[in-house]
Amino acid sequence: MAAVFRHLRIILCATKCLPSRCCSGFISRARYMNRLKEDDEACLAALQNGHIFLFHRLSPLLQRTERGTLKPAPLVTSDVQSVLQRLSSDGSLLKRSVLIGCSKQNQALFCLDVGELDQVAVEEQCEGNFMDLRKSLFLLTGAEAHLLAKGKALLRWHQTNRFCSATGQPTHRNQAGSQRVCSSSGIVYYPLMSPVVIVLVSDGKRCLLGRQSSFPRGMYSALAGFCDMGESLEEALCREVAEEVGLELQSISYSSSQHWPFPHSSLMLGCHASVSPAHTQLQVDHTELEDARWFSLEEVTSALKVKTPPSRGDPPILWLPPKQAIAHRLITEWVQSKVQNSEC
Ligand SMILES: NC(=O)c1ccc[n+]([C@@H]2O[C@H](COP(=O)([O-])OP(=O)(O)OC[C@H]3O[C@@H](n4cnc5c(N)ncnc54)[C@H](O)[C@@H]3O)[C@@H](O)[C@H]2O)c1
Ligand SMILES: [Mg+2]
Repeated sequence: MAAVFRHLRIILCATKCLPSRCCSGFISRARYMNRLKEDDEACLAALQNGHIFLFHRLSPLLQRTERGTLKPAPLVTSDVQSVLQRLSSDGSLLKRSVLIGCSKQNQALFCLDVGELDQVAVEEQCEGNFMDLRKSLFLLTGAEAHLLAKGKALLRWHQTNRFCSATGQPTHRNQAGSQRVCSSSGIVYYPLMSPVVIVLVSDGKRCLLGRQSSFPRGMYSALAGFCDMGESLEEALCREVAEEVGLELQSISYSSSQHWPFPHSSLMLGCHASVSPAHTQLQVDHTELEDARWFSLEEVTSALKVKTPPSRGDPPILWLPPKQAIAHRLITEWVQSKVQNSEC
């Protein structure tokens, strides 16, 4: 592996793309969130005056907007309390809410899974519908999509970590839901994410996109893969590209990262990479990818303009991942860099 890296140029430019923050509010919100994770009483008090995003068996409660998009229905805690009372649920359910954020108005934001209640009854009470996040994510705006993805990931983590893997005894959560502790051994468990690399490979003129057989019709995306234990970001990138398409990377530049809740919880680490124009012959591993191809700037530019996915019977067209996916960002960045270079 060391020999591979001797020739690999790595550019880290992580300071770009920082999320926008409004002056001092960001620091006070970050510190407030941290306090709520450490202080159960403060968190319970924040819950009483907070907003709650409801989920039913990990599907979020959403409302349709007039423009045909979706928005989550964040309810104030007193409204959720009334709904729970009307549906004869005991008050302890509310305390299972999990802290997911803090609004610009300093209100704590929580999520709560009401999967043990009747789904239709809750939907009627709350004037929304519980929808599969994978299908609805792309009709939500960035900030809301991020909160729901985080909520789903944390709720699933609590559902699957109710017992200590060392002792088999029950674990108990803190009020914020940021950790669980084994009642017998005291082992503390924190929510886990799997690091995943995702890379847009270019040969200078074209970019490389691949598809798995499970992808929607026509969709091609950047190459991605889970990091192995002990691997660095750049080692994982080189291995994944070598495994999936049989190419050796020449240079890597970091772009940005994204939390991704599917199928479990991943931290997607997004990079651009180049290969030598003299070595672009693909050897696709068909156990991993159904297909991988080089696409021209023109093909990718027109695909970015396609607004609706191709239906059955339509002529085959290239369909790219939606805006909420980091793959979309990598593809857009590549197109912008090509356009800028051609203007210079
Ligand atoms: N947000 C985006 O833009 C975007 C785009 C592409 C892929 N992704 C995500 O990236 C992830 C990884 O991509 P991939 O499927 O090509 O990975 P991959 O190429 O590593 O292949 C998946 C296989 O890796 C193995 N694996 C190793 N460690 C694993 C772990 N911790 N969890 C699950 N499986 C593990 C499993 O055998 C699995 O079948 C997927 O979950 C996918 O949803 C996100
Ligand atoms: Mg892969």
